[in-house]
Amino acid sequence: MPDQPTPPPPTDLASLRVEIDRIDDALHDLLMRRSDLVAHMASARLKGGAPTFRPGREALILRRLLQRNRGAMARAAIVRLWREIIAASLAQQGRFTIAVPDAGGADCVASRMARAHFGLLTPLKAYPTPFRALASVAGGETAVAVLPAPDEAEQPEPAWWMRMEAPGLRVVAALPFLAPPDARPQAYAVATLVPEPTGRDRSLLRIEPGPEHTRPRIAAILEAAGLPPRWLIRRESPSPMALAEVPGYLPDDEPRLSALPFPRLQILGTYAEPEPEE
Ligand SMILES: O=C(O)C(=O)C[C@]1(C(=O)O)C=C[C@@H](O)C=C1
Repeated sequence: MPDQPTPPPPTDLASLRVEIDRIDDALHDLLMRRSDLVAHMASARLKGGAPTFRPGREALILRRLLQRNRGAMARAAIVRLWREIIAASLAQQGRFTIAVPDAGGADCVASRMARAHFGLLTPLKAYPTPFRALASVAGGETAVAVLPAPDEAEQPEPAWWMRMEAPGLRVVAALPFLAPPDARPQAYAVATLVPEPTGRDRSLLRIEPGPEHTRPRIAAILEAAGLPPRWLIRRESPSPMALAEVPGYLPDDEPRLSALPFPRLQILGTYAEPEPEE
């Protein structure tokens, strides 16, 4: 549909406010219609038992809106508004609680990221460790765990990504969704669902390296397989393990992975690439 020419705004304050009230009513009408459709989706079981949370679909909605965004409203404000709209729609479809680790320090980032992504009203449940947060998702007590992004600093205890073993658990989103192009995610969302491709995705690979697989060697092997890592970390304790973020959507049976020479390799998850802030 061609863009309608926008009528010139009224010049006096009172008329401007009347116009804003009219627009708010129209927005509200549309929001009510949107939530009716979501209710229909839930009650008619149009999803056939599929999970309610569809992070790939959410990313596509936000990308489309950012793409068409004109005018003075900041991209961050658009994302903020729709994150709340989507959170309301998730809440409408059933219990939706987010597990976060509550040990202070870097874990606070996880709570902040969870709030920003899943909205102010979505219940967060704090667990003493990232492992307990993951266990709550695996056990169905919570829908998603939001965990701080891995770093290379050696801690005595293993990192959550080193012990993400429960079947079905996958990293399904990188947070925040709006970020500078070369920034590393600050947190990851983990759920028990198979992510859908969005056209621009990234994946997390967990690698158990052999003694000859130094960090540069792992990077070179991945690059030669067409999976150049955006970043790669390696930890030695309690046993050597590396984690790489690579471009693209990787299904469980990705053929490029079968030829790689590592003793063990696992796709921890695959998720939509974040969008630039500007
Ligand atoms: O499309 C769906 O499956 C929905 O449930 C709707 C909706 C939305 O509000 O747009 C809500 C939650 C999902 O994560 C994705 C999208």
